[in-house]
Amino acid sequence: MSAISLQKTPRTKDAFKERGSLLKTDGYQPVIQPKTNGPKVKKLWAYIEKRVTEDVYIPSTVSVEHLARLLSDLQDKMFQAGMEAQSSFDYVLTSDYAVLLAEEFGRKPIVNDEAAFDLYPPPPHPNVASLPTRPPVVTIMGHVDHGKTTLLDTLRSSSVAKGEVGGITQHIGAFSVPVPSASGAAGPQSITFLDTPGHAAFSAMRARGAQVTDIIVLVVAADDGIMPQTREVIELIKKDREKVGVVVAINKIDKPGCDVDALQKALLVEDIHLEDLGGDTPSVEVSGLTGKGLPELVETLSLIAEIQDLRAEPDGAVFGYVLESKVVKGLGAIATVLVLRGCLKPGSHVLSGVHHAKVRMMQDSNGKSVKAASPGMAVTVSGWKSLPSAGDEVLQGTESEIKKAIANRQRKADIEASLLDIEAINSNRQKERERRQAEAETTGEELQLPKEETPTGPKELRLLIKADVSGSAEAVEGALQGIGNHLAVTKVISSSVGDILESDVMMAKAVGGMIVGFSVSSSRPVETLAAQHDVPIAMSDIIYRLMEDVRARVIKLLPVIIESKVIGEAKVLQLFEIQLKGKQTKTVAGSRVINGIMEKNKPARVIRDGAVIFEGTFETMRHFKKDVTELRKGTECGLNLADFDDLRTDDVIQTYETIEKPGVL
Ligand SMILES: Nc1nc2c(ncn2[C@@H]2O[C@H](COP(=O)(O)OP(=O)(O)OP(=O)(O)O)[C@@H](O)[C@H]2O)c(=O)[nH]1
Repeated sequence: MSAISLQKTPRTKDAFKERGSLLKTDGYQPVIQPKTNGPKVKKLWAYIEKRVTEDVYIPSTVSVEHLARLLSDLQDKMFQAGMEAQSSFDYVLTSDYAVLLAEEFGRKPIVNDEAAFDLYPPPPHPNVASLPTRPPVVTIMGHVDHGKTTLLDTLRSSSVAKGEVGGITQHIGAFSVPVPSASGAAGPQSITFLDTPGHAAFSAMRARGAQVTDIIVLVVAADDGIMPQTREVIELIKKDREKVGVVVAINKIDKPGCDVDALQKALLVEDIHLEDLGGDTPSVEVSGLTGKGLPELVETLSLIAEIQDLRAEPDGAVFGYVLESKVVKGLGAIATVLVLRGCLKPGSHVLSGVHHAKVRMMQDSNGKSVKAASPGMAVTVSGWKSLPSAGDEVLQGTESEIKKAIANRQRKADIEASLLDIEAINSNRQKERERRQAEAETTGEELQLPKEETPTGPKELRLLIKADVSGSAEAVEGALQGIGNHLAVTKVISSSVGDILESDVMMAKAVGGMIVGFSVSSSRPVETLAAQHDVPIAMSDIIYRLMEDVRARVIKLLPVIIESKVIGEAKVLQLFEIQLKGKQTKTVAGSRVINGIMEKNKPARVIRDGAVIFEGTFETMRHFKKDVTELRKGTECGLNLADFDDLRTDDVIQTYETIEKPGVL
């Protein structure tokens, strides 16, 4: 269990309030310390919790778009308040309105331009139609083994062959393919393909509201048809249909015996209406292996992009996203940045999350040095002071603006991190209570539990994710988040880059979670430590496997389903008395076994007029005068149940087995 304490203790709570910021100001650095749980610390927690939920810094004027980043579901509230006219994203509110709205959310607004300062994407261009077109950004998705990687590799190698200089291709999370000029003069000159790990990366970015992809290529292997992940992608597509173009690539058509017609019809059943069948979704028959159909695929993508009419500012402040990031020996932290607006050049100052860079060197996927990255281009950028995270926005500003924005973002992140610690502590307390309760049950002692701490909500499988690069950490997080239902779910506690270390095991133990490693390794001592502390570790290079493993563990958290299976039935024909040892008699039901086998040591129940009226165990089971333990169909017998004296003619006595089944997700 860990808690935050402060290096200098402020004298009063008001001293904190006056600072306007709780942590990391004027030397009040938060320090994670083991087992500090005294009354002072408890008070501090209560105070932090209150602030986390209440305070929100608001500038003196703010656009609806910016305020919505501080208050989620803002526009819904504005509608409810009759402010439809003011609810468009570019509408600028004065702080008076912003304060009222924040109060509607139960927050405590503090108007403070300095503390509220942040960088935001530039406002929409007033005349988008006048801007030049940009290359579309395309993501390839589909079921495992349907050929996504092969398709990307073939597209990539053909683009390298066509490039002027034969550089060494490098994995940067994206690459560009030129479009032959014959494909339509108005179309784009190149297409940017993302090759971050499949749809999980896409979902992860989407979950953060990052609209990166313009077109999705749904790859379906003609010899395998529609599979579970194909359906998942179709679900994603349906949600974003208005914003994202779609092409179906019917792959592996070089294989003998492929039934393309059957696949087209199967897609129709899934609500994907292909153009070939009179619908609106284009499809192309391809072979990633031989390259057949790839020029047609590129042409189709170029046509869709032309219809989408993708335009962006070719210069000015940069707006984009981090696709991947890692630390490289000699270069330090590098990140692949997909530029969507503006122009990125060496020397620019950029911000992503709480990380910033003065752009030093930029390279494309052919390893070629790039002097300017325009919209639709992805380049690796060196010069980062620390490692940014995949999926985070990249924004340009001056050095001092970025410094101010980082200080404010850092403060928000610190408060959120302390909230996470509070959750971990509460969860550990809960576990401790459960352990004490179990102990009390075995020793027979009565346990007094504090009432207010009864847990509610689903059980959680807490995950600490470690991955090779931040793009995959992001993808794994996206894939694992949300596995579960209202009874048991996953919860990602942390997600970071690097091999599994002893500190990860200790963190997982502290929060009662497991470690999920993607394309990383661990050492023998780390594994031993994990075994000693009962910390499960799942490692694989395939996201799908990790998903299966985590899913199986979530299922174990679900309450088991108890099913009963009737194994025998007997009908009561008449009642008679039998003599017991001594002078006692008892009533026994003369019955006939009408179904299955009656077993004496199995539970029994009595059914009268279609309803169960008693459940218990057999006391007597006789065949003629002999006590038996089993009776087969057709046998006449004498039956009687323990603690039940009311058997009547025409009652049905059943024996059954109970089967425990794992819960279902
Ligand atoms: N015959 C044939 N085989 C193909 C084709 N495309 C891919 N394959 C084979 O199918 C297998 C899976 O291909 P991948 O490209 O790894 O598939 P993937 O969808 O990227 O798989 P994951 O990364 O595991 O999701 C490999 O053995 C490929 O050689 C194709 O067009 N024709």
